[in-house]
Amino acid sequence: MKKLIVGNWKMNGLASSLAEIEALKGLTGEAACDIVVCPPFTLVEKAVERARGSGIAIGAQDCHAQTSGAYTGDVSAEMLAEIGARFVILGHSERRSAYKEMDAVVAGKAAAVHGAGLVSIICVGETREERDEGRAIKVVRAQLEASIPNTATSSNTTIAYEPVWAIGTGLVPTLEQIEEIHSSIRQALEKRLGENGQGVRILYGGSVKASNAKAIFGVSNVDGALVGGASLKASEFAGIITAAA
Ligand SMILES: O=C(CO)COP(=O)(O)O
Repeated sequence: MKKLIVGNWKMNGLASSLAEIEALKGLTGEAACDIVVCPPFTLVEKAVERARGSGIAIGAQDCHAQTSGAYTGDVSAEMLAEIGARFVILGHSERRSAYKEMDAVVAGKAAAVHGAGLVSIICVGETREERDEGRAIKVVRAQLEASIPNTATSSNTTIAYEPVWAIGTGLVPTLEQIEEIHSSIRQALEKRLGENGQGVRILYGGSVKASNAKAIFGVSNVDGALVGGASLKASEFAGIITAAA
């Protein structure tokens, strides 16, 4: 399976940051993996223009479950599709914790993303406390089962395993811990989608850098990465992309 490397810019970036996409084009050329950059909403349309003609696809970091209506401040999947986004990150732990975004809400958003013809990147992951209590697999499986809508297929769904305690901390699970969770996610996907579950890419996210990417990509059932901080600078992000190739 071709690896997928996704950069999540989070709430970072003004128009001047689009130069990083330009630089990334030059650094990655004909990369042997799929590349996605997810800037804030305000830059999605401009990022699509900048990435045109390259192998870089553009995504967003959230959307609403409805196509339109009285939802002040929200953006629909259809709106994102119209401006050229192709992926949407959903259920990121920063949203799950800040907005009490529950699994059912994530599933509703994912169904909307699929309805708009886009690919959902559904995030799951345990907290430090849940891991210390030996509940990591149980928590991740429960999130997964309730966050994937019935519209999911291997071509419109990607899963990102992001242990909350590894995000932005410089801490990374051991390769054995990553393998354990990713193989459990694979089993859950096969149970849910049958053979198609084998075609869903499972990304690892949490303190991925150019220096640790190669080892992480060597773990079975790791089909790419969801990268935060290290995706903001093209040179560092390109190092991760090279490690995946
Ligand atoms: O949350 C993340 C990506 O969605 C990971 O962030 P960091 O790579 O900065 O740890």
